[in-house]
Amino acid sequence: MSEETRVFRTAAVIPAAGRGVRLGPGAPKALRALNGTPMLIHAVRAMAASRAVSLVVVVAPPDGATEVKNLLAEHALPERTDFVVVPGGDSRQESVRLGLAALPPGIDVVLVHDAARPLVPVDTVDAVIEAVRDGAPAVVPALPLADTVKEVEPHTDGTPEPVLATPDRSRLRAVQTPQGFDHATLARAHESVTGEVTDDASMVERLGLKVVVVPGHEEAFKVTRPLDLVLAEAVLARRRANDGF
Ligand SMILES: Nc1ccn([C@@H]2O[C@H](COP(=O)(O)OP(=O)(O)OP(=O)(O)O)[C@@H](O)[C@H]2O)c(=O)n1
Ligand SMILES: C[C@](O)(CO)[C@H](O)COP(=O)(O)O
Repeated sequence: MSEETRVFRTAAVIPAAGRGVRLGPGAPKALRALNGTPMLIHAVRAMAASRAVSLVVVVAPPDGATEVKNLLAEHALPERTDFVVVPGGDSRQESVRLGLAALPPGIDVVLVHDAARPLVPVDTVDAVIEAVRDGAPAVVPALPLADTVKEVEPHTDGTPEPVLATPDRSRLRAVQTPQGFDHATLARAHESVTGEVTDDASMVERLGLKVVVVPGHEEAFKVTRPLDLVLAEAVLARRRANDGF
């Protein structure tokens, strides 16, 4: 089959097994409700909204796989998308690895998307997928910074931290998800890269491969602290107002 007619199969892995410590006491973060619907369902819908995504693997809180399966069954989701649920691990990296292990053969493009970023617009998702399909081994959506950044000597005792450097802000980006990958490349990174990372693209960088950046979106912010829940509810209210209901 010629390249231009190649059919890609794209899957999304959604790490949703975190506890949400920074959000405060309560259910695991992915199960907290936004506008009455679990954050995880919003995130699943955000991935399944892309017509390119045929499979979504949800990495559930370790003892929450049954609850997550029930949630997926109870909420309206696209018929054209298949869903798989697997229990997560002790770190985001481990959870993603467990999600990757659940992928069937034949997947070309893998998205890794935080359940904690429930409101990412579909255009952002599709831009990431398109960049991978155009040949990038790894793609991240990102936004320019709105604050000056300082590199400090971290102090764990709460005393003032000496500033070591002030990087040129114009060369920095705040990285979001979904991050997109050539499946074989991401699998190789998870098989061979060790050490702490905070995102999957960093693992591909450690293979010596170039990651590319596409524009992110302010609504793809991560729900991390309580105020983020307020913002997420406000975004949903604005969407309802714009959609006229
Ligand atoms: N062991 C873990 C830890 C995190 N995650 C997921 O990775 C994403 C980003 O992580 P983060 O925002 O840090 O979520 P939590 O780890 O739950 O937050 P906290 O650090 O405040 O506990 C989230 O969707 C979270 O569910 C995961 O699947 N497995
Ligand atoms: C993957 C990520 O969302 C990219 O910005 C971020 O690194 C996750 O960080 P967290 O501390 O695990 O939420």
